[in-house]
Amino acid sequence: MARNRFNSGTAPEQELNKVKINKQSLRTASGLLSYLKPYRWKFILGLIFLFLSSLTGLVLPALLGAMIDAAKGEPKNWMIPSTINAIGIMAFVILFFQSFVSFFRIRLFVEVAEKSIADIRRDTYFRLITLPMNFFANRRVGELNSRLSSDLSQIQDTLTTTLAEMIRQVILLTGGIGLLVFVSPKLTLFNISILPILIIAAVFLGRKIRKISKQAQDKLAESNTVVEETLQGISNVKAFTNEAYEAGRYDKTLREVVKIALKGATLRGGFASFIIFCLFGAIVGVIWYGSILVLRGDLTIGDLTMYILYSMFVGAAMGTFPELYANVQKALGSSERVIEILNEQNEPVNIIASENATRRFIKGDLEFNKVEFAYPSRKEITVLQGLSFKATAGEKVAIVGTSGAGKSTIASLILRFYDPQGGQVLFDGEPADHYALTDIRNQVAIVPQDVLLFGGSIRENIAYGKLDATDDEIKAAAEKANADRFIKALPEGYNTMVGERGVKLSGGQRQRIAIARALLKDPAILILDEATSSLDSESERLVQEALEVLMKNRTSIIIAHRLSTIREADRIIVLEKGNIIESGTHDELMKNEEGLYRYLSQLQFEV
Ligand SMILES: Nc1ncnc2c1ncn2[C@@H]1O[C@H](COP(=O)(O)OP(=O)(O)OP(=O)(O)O)[C@@H](O)[C@H]1O
Repeated sequence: MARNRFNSGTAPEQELNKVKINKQSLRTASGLLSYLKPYRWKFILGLIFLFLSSLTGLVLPALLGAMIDAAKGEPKNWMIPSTINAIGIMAFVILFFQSFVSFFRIRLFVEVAEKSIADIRRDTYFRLITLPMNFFANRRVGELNSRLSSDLSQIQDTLTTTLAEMIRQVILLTGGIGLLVFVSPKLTLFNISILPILIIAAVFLGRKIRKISKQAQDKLAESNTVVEETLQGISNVKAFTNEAYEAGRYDKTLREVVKIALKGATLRGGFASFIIFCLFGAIVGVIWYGSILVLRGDLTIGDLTMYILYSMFVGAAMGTFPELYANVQKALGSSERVIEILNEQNEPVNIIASENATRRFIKGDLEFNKVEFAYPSRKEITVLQGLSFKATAGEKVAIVGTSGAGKSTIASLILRFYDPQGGQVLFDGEPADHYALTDIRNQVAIVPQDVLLFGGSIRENIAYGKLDATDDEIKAAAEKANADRFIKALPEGYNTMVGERGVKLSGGQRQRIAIARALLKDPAILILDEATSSLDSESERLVQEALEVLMKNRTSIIIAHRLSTIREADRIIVLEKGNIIESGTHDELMKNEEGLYRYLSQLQFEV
């Protein structure tokens, strides 16, 4: 492992922030200890085994020393047998015992860590997906994903290995030093005198090496960004015949990576040879001085052997501490980030599906009453400024307006992704907060602009609207959504896999699947966020037909981009900068010659 560290200048190790080990960070991390509780007996048993295996490790050098002295006919003390064979048998018994307890120690620690980490993962994931939308506004998906993967893996590593290793090394170190003093105080003093030089060199050079490693990693990340950008925009690169330019850009960063890595290698090389010199120097020194002590009759050969073995234990324990310490720091940092999610206030959605069933039914009246709203992440911009409108059950209300007017924001408020700062959203005349959040979301469906299909079969994707739907229900919904025909024509029909790794469906096909999904959900209120990119006329006809079926007998709020599709709406609301500037039927609005609706209609008509 040490070799790996010395030579791997630019190993793209996962960057996890470390934090200082102090009372505060330990207290934060201890929040996760409650996850160990269900497995505490196994954990304690593991600790006992760990303790036993470390202690038995310390006995072996004493036995080996005694064996050498026994060969010279110098028995040790009453605890150790005096014949070589008896000592040998005792050593094997102890070795066997150590292997036995080590096996159970590893097995128990891994079991406890795996199970408790799975519990933490489960809780963190559920907490994450039930956090309010605002939480996601300020964070990147990659960052959240890494909390579930790298951060939790780091904690897992600490629980399975680092913690055990730390306890083991502390026992070996303290026990080893105690025994060194016991065997020969003079040699121990001699040994300790070289420690300060080693520590100063290690701290000084170690810091410098870490700084350079960090620089090398950053540079490497920079060069990876070039690759990522180039591949993502590959069509642009090709269209501009800029392949040579991009290759040059990559080459430049690579050269810098190598330059920094070589600088690091010089330091590492120097550091490694210095440490090797000190290490072997110490061994030579100890044997040299030890031999003098043996010659003087101050030490037996067995004791010298014992001493050398114990000093190896102590040296190895010291060597592992920096890495163990860094691992604990990383684990504390990871715990902080995980606990941050676990402590966030989530939405009142239950992890048991049946608890989320609808309790209060909504008929379908929807009203916005002087709604004022600004996104919590951008408080300075009031998106809706005292907006009021009504849709009685079964009505079709279309919302039109320029880009950024606040149309999608209205949809988000209906779904209670956010709560308004002023005014009220009412369902059947009752304020939204009188209903359980799940009651509202269970009875409102949205067909979004860009339909996202999950990795799974078409059947599963449609059933997302009603998880317990039967095959017949799914098929009936697909038929009504004009989707049955194209699904059947696919090689595996309803079992065809879609999503990122599956078959690619066209925009119109995906929309019809979303419509089938919404049909299955059978909501009281429907939000249609019309696709901005226009479909070809046949696909548009199929989608439009399906939408007509879907809208029947329910309140529909249509966020319209193509005005041709909303002529039949009961009311059209024209929105500008969060205010309603016009409202009425298509015919009424067309009469207003100065109106925005008429202007927009004419624009689209002319295109
Ligand atoms: N999550 C968000 N956080 C902060 N501001 C937002 C957020 N979503 C939208 N906005 C801002 O709110 C305003 C209204 O946006 P909204 O998406 O509701 O407009 P829209 O009418 O639906 O536009 P478009 O037709 O382009 O989709 C815009 O100024 C937008 O920048």
